[in-house]
Amino acid sequence: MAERHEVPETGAAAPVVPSLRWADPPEGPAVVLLDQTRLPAEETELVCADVPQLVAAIRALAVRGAPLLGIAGAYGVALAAARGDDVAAAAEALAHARPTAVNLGYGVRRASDAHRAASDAGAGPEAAASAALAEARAVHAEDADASARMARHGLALLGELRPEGGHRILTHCNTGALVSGGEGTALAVALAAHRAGALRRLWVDETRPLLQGARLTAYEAARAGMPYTVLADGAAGSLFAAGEVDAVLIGADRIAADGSVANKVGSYPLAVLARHHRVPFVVVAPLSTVDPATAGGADIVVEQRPGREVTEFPGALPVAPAGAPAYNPAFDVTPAELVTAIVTEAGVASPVTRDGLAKLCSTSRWSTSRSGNGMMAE
Ligand SMILES: CSC[C@H]1O[C@H](OP(=O)(O)O)[C@H](O)[C@@H]1O
Repeated sequence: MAERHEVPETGAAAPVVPSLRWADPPEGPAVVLLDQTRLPAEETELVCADVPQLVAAIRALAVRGAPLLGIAGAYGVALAAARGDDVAAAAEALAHARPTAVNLGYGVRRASDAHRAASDAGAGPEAAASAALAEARAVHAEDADASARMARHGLALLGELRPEGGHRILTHCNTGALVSGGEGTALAVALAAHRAGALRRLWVDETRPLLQGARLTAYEAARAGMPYTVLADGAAGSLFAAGEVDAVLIGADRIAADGSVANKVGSYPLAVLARHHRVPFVVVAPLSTVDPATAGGADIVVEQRPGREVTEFPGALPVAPAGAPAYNPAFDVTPAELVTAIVTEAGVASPVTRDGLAKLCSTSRWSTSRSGNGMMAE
């Protein structure tokens, strides 16, 4: 396993270190991650000096979140090329490290295509490796730009709701700077509302079983000075019933052509609650999360994770009898008819229709994919 570097706490508003960075020689080549399994207690870097170490980090959610998985996948291909490893084998291992977030395949494909194009054009191994790294950096930069655009589009959408005293936003899982080249997706919109003085409360679902909300969204909200409150996932219903939620903002891992949205497990129940209580349910995701080659929600592969994530807390007493069978889907799928709007860097689709999504995707220089693993160059 890669060595860990302790990073001193500075108390800064943002994480001390970026969620992911490329390390050049003499330190590298390596993909260096802010290990999200250690947050919020420790801000430690995880140095992935080869692709097997990066694949293990992806599977363990040391690096996570759809947009960041795309960035990690791209840098992983660049790492294999820089090491002189088998790039095709590395790309295959990376693309299949987690099945639901389409961004992972998208990022791997971007860097792989750049490497192949350079090689086909007669470039030697070093030049082809440089081409893959340049494409990974482009994927990284494009995600940062997409994050800023989504924040603007999302804030404008919230502005149309105009609740007295500011927005009370409920969010699920973690969708901030920790999962992005920029400030995130849904949480970037909430942060923009906060900066505009229009955020009254951020309700943070703890998000069992891995607690991305309580551990990571609370960590980011606290550092940004946002008015936030953590809650048990099961408490969300009573907030809706009390009229304490003005909008739900969540991210996505894969959006099918029909507008079905795969996102962290627990998202679908929030969509049902939102519909029952007539609260807008808004998905915020970059176009790299839209997969026109996946026809509908039933076609989305939902990652099933080990049951021990439900029955055990690392370092604590088990929360269930030894050997208790557990059901642990990492995601669920919300049908388009329960989604009020999808906010992307290219604009907002509302209502969510196949044609509306296709129109947003047509604004991207990446057209539909060939095999459901993300959007492709034309
Ligand atoms: C904007 S991140 C998208 C998405 O990724 C998270 O899943 P995980 O923590 O398992 O990587 C969650 O579903 C977020 O909404």
